[in-house]
Amino acid sequence: MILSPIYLASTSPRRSELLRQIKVDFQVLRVSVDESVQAEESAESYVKRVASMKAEAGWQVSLKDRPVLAADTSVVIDGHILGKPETDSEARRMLSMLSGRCHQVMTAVAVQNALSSHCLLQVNEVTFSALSEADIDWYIASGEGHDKAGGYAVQGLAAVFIHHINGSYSGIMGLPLFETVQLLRQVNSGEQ
Ligand SMILES: Cc1cn([C@H]2C[C@H](O)[C@@H](COP(=O)(O)OP(=O)(O)OP(=O)(O)O)O2)c(=O)[nH]c1=O
Repeated sequence: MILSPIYLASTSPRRSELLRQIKVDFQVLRVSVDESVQAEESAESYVKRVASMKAEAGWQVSLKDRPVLAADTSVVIDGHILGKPETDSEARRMLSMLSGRCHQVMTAVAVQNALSSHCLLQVNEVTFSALSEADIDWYIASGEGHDKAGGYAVQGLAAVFIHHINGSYSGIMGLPLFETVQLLRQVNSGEQ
């Protein structure tokens, strides 16, 4: 399967790694958008809005010669949207919330080109085992969770906490590959 070259408006090493996995030809663009949650905004609307803003910001700084792909991932539990923790104590609070429970990982993927903008939402359910204080201390000391939504990485040490996943591994890591390819094909076919 051959997909046309794209821009990736993301500095997430995970998103680059996932695109390389499926041999998409891409060039990274650096964008920065305001990721604050708006009042009364649902988690679904939030991730879709932020992913679309990243794709739009990427389009503005691109040469406008290929589609721009962007994504946003949040962990959602009891209606709370958990982004990337800024401190160890915030990461600790997040892990305590996730301990022994099922939460959602929502990833929105957006594509912007000259003709259109598309966005899709992919939702995963992740069940954590019960974490002891010692488990949390060990994980925080690893530093792995600091730049990850919800303060953990499925692809890293946190795998030992994950009892069950309903969804896709790549979606939890920040870019659901199956859905991303569907979206890119849709955009490619619209261009023909
Ligand atoms: C839940 C989870 C998230 N993550 C990562 C994916 C994303 O990089 C990050 C969520 O933050 P995002 O704000 O979605 O992305 P980002 O700031 O890292 O990168 P950019 O905005 O430039 O695209 O959390 C994992 O790597 N593993 C996981 O298990």
